[in-house]
Amino acid sequence: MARIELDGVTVALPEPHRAKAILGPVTASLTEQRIALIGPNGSGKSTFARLLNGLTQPSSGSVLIDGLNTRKHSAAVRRRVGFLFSDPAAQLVMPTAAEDVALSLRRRKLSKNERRMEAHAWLARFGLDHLADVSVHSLSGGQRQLLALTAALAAEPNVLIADEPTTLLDLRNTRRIGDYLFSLPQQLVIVTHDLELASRCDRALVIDSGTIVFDGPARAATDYYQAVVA
Ligand SMILES: Nc1ncnc2c1ncn2[C@@H]1O[C@H](COP(=O)(O)OP(=O)(O)OP(=O)(O)O)[C@@H](O)[C@H]1O
Repeated sequence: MARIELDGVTVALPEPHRAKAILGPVTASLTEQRIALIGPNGSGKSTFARLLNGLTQPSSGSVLIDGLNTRKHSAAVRRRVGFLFSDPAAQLVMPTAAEDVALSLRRRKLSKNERRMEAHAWLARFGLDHLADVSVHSLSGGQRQLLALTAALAAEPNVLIADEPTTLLDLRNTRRIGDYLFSLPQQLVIVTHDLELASRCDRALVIDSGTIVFDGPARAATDYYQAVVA
């Protein structure tokens, strides 16, 4: 597993409200395989998640992934830490499904044909191979979410950060994505309002008003959230 370390991290609002912190100060060491971030709307969960691959930079303090500072080693951190957005539109930038997955394979030394075959193999794992040449815009919300996950995993990150990955999915795909995420060998940090999903993790952090108000075994954390915070 990777070692994710946040030390005295704060995230301030942009100017002109800089004095107000959205998050922190947060100090935590995340080494378990599956960690959930739960808490009310606007509490800072996405901000926390985005810190972990350098999408958001701390205003003070530091975030280290296996000793690599997200500010100083941003490229190396992004290779290690994949990010799955709640809104797949933020992630899917190529015209077709196959091209989007192929984009994730760009760091591998593959011929054009090999890349295409590999992209199709990834799509097939998620039952999306029949949509390989379909425009991303004509996919359903759920199909786009599945495609975004496929593309994120095709880059073979050591850690996957998933920000509300099941919001657009129906019951069957929620179970499917959940089962798939929990079968991954990678470390997983998942932001979710789905307490069933959260309770399957090894550890959960309850975030409220920008601070960690509970940190412990997932079931205890979901109980705390329901009894004290919600
Ligand atoms: N660029 C920004 N400018 C102003 N406020 C911001 C900015 N980014 C985040 N915030 C505020 O910071 C707070 C935390 O936002 P964040 O998205 O991290 O919460 P969240 O816990 O993920 O919420 P949700 O569950 O609703 O997705 C919110 O009040 C949000 O409005």
